[in-house]
Amino acid sequence: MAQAKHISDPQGKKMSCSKAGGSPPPSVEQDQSSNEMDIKNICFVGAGHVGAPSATVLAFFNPALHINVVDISEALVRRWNSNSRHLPLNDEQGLCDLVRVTRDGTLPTLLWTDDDGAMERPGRKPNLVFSNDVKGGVREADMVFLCVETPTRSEGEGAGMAADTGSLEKAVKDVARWAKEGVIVVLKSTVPVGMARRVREMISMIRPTLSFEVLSNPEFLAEGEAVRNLLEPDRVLIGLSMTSTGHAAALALADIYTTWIDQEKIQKISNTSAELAKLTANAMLAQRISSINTISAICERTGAEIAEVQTALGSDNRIGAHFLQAGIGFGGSCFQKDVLNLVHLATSLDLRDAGDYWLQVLQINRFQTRNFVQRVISRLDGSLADKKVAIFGWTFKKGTSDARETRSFHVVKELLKEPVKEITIFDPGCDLADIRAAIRSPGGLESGKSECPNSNVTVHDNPYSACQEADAVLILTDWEQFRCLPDPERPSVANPKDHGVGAASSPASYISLGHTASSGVRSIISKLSIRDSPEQNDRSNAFTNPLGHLKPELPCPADCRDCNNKTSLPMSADVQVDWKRVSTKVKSPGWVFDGRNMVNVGEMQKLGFRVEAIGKASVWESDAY
Ligand SMILES: NC(=O)c1ccc[n+]([C@@H]2O[C@H](COP(=O)([O-])OP(=O)(O)OC[C@H]3O[C@@H](n4cnc5c(N)ncnc54)[C@H](O)[C@@H]3O)[C@@H](O)[C@H]2O)c1
Ligand SMILES: O=c1ccn([C@@H]2O[C@H](COP(=O)(O)OP(=O)(O)O[C@H]3O[C@H](CO)[C@@H](O)[C@H](O)[C@H]3O)[C@@H](O)[C@H]2O)c(=O)[nH]1
Repeated sequence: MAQAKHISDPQGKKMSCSKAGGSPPPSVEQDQSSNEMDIKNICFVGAGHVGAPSATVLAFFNPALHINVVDISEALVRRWNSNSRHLPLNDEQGLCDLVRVTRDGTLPTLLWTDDDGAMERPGRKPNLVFSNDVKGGVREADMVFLCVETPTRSEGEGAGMAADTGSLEKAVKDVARWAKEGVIVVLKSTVPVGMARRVREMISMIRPTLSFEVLSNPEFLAEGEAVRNLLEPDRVLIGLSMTSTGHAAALALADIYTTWIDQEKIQKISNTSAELAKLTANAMLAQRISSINTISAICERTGAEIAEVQTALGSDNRIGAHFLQAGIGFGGSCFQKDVLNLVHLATSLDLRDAGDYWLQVLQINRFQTRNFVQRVISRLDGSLADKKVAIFGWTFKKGTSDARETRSFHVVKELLKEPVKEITIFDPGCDLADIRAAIRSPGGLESGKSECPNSNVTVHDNPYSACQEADAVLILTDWEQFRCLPDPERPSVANPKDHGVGAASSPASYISLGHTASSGVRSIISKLSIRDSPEQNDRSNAFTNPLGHLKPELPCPADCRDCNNKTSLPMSADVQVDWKRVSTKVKSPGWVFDGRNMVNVGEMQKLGFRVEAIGKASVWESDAY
C-alpha cells in the first residue's frame, strides 16, 4: 500500500465528519481551518469518459494515494487492464502513458546532471487499479467520486427532459451500504440541481448511523481534450454544505487538487451553486453556438460572410472568440441533455419563460441541421431520387471516436426522409462497427428505411470508396483530415489501412504527436518537465518524465478477446483527404457541402468542385433557396 497522504490544516487540530442527521453548526463563518481528514484511499465509480481520465490524472499527481476505479462493465474494465493497444479512450492524447505509469508503476532510470554526472531516479509503485469490484472499492475508500452517466430520462415523469439519475442512485445505494465511517462522497457526474441534498437524504435513510459528507465537484473536461483540461482546468468547483464538516471535506478534496492545480483556481461554493453552474456553463456554450448559427443562416441569404462576422465578434474582448464556430449544430452527450435539464428545472419552478428561452437553443440546433439539408436538396435539383450522397464525418466533433448525439446522425435521418438512392458514411476516427451499430440501433437510421424502402446506407473505411460516383459530398465533422489546404507537400492517403489502430497510443506516436498541432500533448510534456525541478518534486512527490520509465508491456495472450474484437480506425490523424483524388471519383459538377467550414473554397474550385459552405451565400445560384 502506498504511503499515507496526510492532509492537515495549518493549526493541526482534528475533526471528524458529523453524522448526516446531526444538527449543523450555527454559522458558516466558524473555524474552517480546524479540520483534518486522513485521505489514503480513493474510489472512482464509473470508468468512462470522465471517471477514468480523472482518476488517472489524480493518481499521477498523488502517488501516495491508492486509487480504485470500479465499473459494472466487465468489457470496459478488461480493456483498462489490457495491453495499451486495447486501452479505451485512446484518442485522448497522453492518457495511455499516464495509465501505464500509474497502473503499472515505472522503472528506475538514470538522469544526467548538469556536471555530466548521473543520478538514479527511483521507480514508482503502481497506485491505480481498475476492477469490477464496486463493493471492495467503495468499502476501502476514504473518498468516493461518482462518475456515472446521467442521460436524459427516456420514460416516466420528466421523460425527454429531466436527467435519468438511475445509475447514480444505484451507485449512491452502494455507497450507503458499503462505505466506511467518515466517507466523503464527491459528485462528479453532471446532476440535477438539488442532487447533493437528495444523495445526503438517501444515504441517511439507508444507513442512518453513517458519518459522511457530500461534495459537488462537476467536471468541465471536453472529449478529445480530457488530459489537457484535467491538467489545466480553468477552475475547479467544490460545492459543499456550509457546515464545519462540509468545509473539512472540501479542504481535503482541495488539498488533493492542489498537488497540481493552483489554489486560486479552486472555488468553494455551495452544493446548489456548483450544480447550477455546471448546467449553466454547458447551456451558455450551447447558446453561443445556436446564436452564431442563426447568424450564419442570415449570412447565407444576405451575402455577409460568417467567417468575417466571427472575426469581428471574436475580437471584442467582451464577447471573446471561443465557441463562435458556425456549423450544422452542436452534438455530443452533454449539451442537449444539460440544456434540457435546465429547461426542466426552470419549468418545474414555474419559470416558464426562462425555460422557453433555453429551449430555443435546442430548437435552433435542429433548425440549423434542417436548413443545411434543405440547402443540399435544393442544389441537387430539389430531389435526391437517384442521388448518391457521401457523408464525411460521423463523430460529434474532431479528435474523438465518440458519436453520441452526433449531428451527422440527424443529417442522415433528414436525408432519408427523401427518396435518396444511396448514402455512404466515412469517418477517420470512429470505429466502423460503432457507426453500423448506430444505424441499426432502435430508432436508428434503418427506422427511416420504412419511409424510404430503397435507401441504402453503407459505412466505408476510406473516403475514396465512399465518394465513388457520389452526387455530393457532405462534410459534417471538423476533422483536420478534411481540410483542403494549398500545400502540395501534404501527404495523402495511399492506403488508409496502413495507418491503423493504436497509432495514437504507442509511446513512439506520443512523441511524434508532440510536434503536430496537439496542444494537449505539448501541455503534458511541458507540465512534466516543469515537475523535474526539485522544488516541484518535493511539493507533491509526483513522478516525472514517464517516457523514460515505462515498463515494457507483455504481449497479448493468444486468446486475447480484444485482439479478436479489433476495432478499425481507418486513417491516422496526420493524413489528409486527397481532394484531387476525390475530384476524380465524384460525379460532375462535384458538389461539396461544407457543414463545418473546413475546406478552402478557392482551392476546391481549382480542383473543379462546387462548394456550398455554412454561412456563405451560394455563388452558383443567385436566388435564395
Ligand atoms: N463525457 C464528457 O465529456 C463529460 C464531461 C463532463 C461531465 N460529464 C458528465 O459526467 C458523467 C459521466 O459521463 P461519461 O461521459 O463519463 O459517461 P460514460 O458513459 O462514458 O461512463 C459512465 C460509466 O459508469 C459506469 N456505471 C454506471 N453505473 C454504475 C454503477 N452503479 N457502478 C459502477 N459503474 C457504473 C458505466 O458502466 C460507464 O462505464 C455524466 O453525468 C456526464 O454528464 C461528461
Ligand atoms: O464553436 C463551436 C464549438 C463547438 N461546436 C460543437 O459543439 C459540440 C460540443 O463541443 P465541445 O464542447 O468541444 O465538446 P464536449 O466534449 O461535448 O464538451 C462539452 O460538454 C462537456 C460535458 O459536460 C463539458 O464538460 C465541456 O466543458 C463542454 O465543452 C460539438 O458538436 C462541436 O462540433 C460548434 O458547433 N461550434
